[in-house]
Amino acid sequence: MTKQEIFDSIKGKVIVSCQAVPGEPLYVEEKSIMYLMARAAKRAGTPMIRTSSIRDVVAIKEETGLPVIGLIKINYPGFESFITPTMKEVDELAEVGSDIIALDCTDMKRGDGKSIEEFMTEVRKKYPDQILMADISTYEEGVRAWKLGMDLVGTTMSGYTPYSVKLNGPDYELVKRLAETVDIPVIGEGRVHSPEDAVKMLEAGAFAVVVGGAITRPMEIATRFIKAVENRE
Ligand SMILES: CC(=O)N[C@H](C=O)[C@@H](O)[C@H](O)[C@H](O)COP(=O)(O)O
Repeated sequence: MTKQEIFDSIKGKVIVSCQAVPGEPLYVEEKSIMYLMARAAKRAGTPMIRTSSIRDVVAIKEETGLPVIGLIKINYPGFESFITPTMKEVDELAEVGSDIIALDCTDMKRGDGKSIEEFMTEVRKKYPDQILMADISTYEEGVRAWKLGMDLVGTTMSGYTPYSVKLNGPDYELVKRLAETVDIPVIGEGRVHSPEDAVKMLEAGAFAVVVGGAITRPMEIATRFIKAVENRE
């Protein structure tokens, strides 16, 4: 699919994030099962899946035939960035045909001595035609990613960098400010817990919304119920 076709297909829609990394209840060592989550999301009508790891990008594309936002979560010593932090992960994701590659474009520490500007520039140069999504945590990071040629910007990291605002719900304000400034799609992502939140993200100016845990992390969903009942008057 071309960039325009992908953008047309996701505009005003919910992209479902299907992720399970080691340590999470739905992570199965022998064989990923996240393609089943993606199957459910497809049947529900999502136009696109966001997922982590090579095996899940491959399995989910094969299962659903939908375009995929691929990322690799990895913790390197000396790095605070953990979403597609180096060219190695970008290469691997490109190799398996990730329709969009998501990468950390925050100011968090990088252990390779490169600034995030240098990294973004290198990736853009090596992959001029690859659709790139910048995962950011602040307005300034989003504007910079846009200026450095990223194709989409997502509020994924708001609340997950040491210096960004910590909210219980989505960062509508960040979506709004970015949407008023940049001329690339702003993806509203992070802590979208309900259908109402998803609608509010779009009303704030998001081009599309990514919903993860509220759909595909049963432990997170169960915990919310259990805590609500425990905390009743
Ligand atoms: C911060 C971080 O590592 N975010 C990850 C990025 O891909 C995922 O773990 C999230 O599930 C995704 O961003 C969707 O957000 P939520 O699950 O809150 O709907």
